[in-house]
Amino acid sequence: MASRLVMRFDVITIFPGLIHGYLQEGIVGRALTRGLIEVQTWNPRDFSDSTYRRVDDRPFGGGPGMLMMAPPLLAAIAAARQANPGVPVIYLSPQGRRLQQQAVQDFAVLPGLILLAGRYEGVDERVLAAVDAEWSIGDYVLAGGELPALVLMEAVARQLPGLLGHADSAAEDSFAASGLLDCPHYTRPEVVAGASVPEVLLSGDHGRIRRWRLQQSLGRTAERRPDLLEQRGLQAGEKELLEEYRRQDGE
Ligand SMILES: NC(=O)c1ccc(NCc2ccccc2N2CCOCC2)nc1
Repeated sequence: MASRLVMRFDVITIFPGLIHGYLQEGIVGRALTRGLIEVQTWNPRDFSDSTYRRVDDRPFGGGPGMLMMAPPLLAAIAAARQANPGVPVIYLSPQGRRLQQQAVQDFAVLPGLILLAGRYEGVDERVLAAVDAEWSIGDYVLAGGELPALVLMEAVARQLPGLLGHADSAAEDSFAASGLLDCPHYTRPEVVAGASVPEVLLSGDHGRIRRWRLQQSLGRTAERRPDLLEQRGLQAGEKELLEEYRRQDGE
C-alpha cells in the first residue's frame, strides 16, 4: 500500500484537553499512535497580550454573554498556518455550510486542516477575514466548537487509507458507496430475547444475502429519508426490490 503522507490537524481552542482527551481512545487515537495523523492544539490564551491571558470581552452594542477577542485568535491562526502551511482554516459554527459525507471525502485528500473552535457566544466577526471556510456539523447549538472539530477530524480520519481494519469498510460505508441508509446487522447469539436472525443471513447464499441487504437499505431509506432516495434515484432492478419490500412490510 502506498504509504500516504501524514495528515496534520491543528485545532485552535481554549480547551486543548477536550481535544487531546478524546484522542486517547478509538480510531483517531489509533491513527495518532500509528502516525497516520498528527494533532496539534493552539490555545489563544498563549497569544493574549493581557496580563490575565484574556481572550474574551463584552460585545459592542450590548447583548448577553462574551465574545472571543480577535487578536489572540488571529495570532493563534497565524501560528498554526506557519506550522501547517497551505492548508485551509475552517471555522466550526452554526452559521456554516452543512457538513456531508462528500465534503468529508474532499477534506480527506488534503495534507491537513486547521480547525477553529469557538466558545462563549462566538467570535469577533473580524476573525473571519483570516478563515477560509465556515462549516456546521448540523442545525443545533453547542457550547463550543470542539465537538464539531472532533466530529470532522474523526469523519476525515476514517477515510484515510490504512486506518480502518477491513480495508474497504470506509468505502463500503452506506452513505459513501450507495447513498443509502445502512441495512440491519446481526451477530451472535442467534436468539436474543426470543428474537432470531433473518434466515437469509444464515443461508450462506451470498447472492441472496447481497440482494436482501440492498432491499433493506432501499426500504429503510424510502421510509426514513425519502429525500436521500429522491436525490439518488433508483438503479436497474431497485424499483422491483422496493415494491417487494413494501408488499412484505404490508403483511
Ligand atoms: N452546529 C455546529 O457545527 C456548531 C458549531 C459550534 C457551536 N458552538 C460554538 C460556536 C462557534 C461559533 C459561533 C457560535 C458558537 N456558539 C457558542 C455558544 O453559543 C451558541 C453559539 N455550536 C454548533
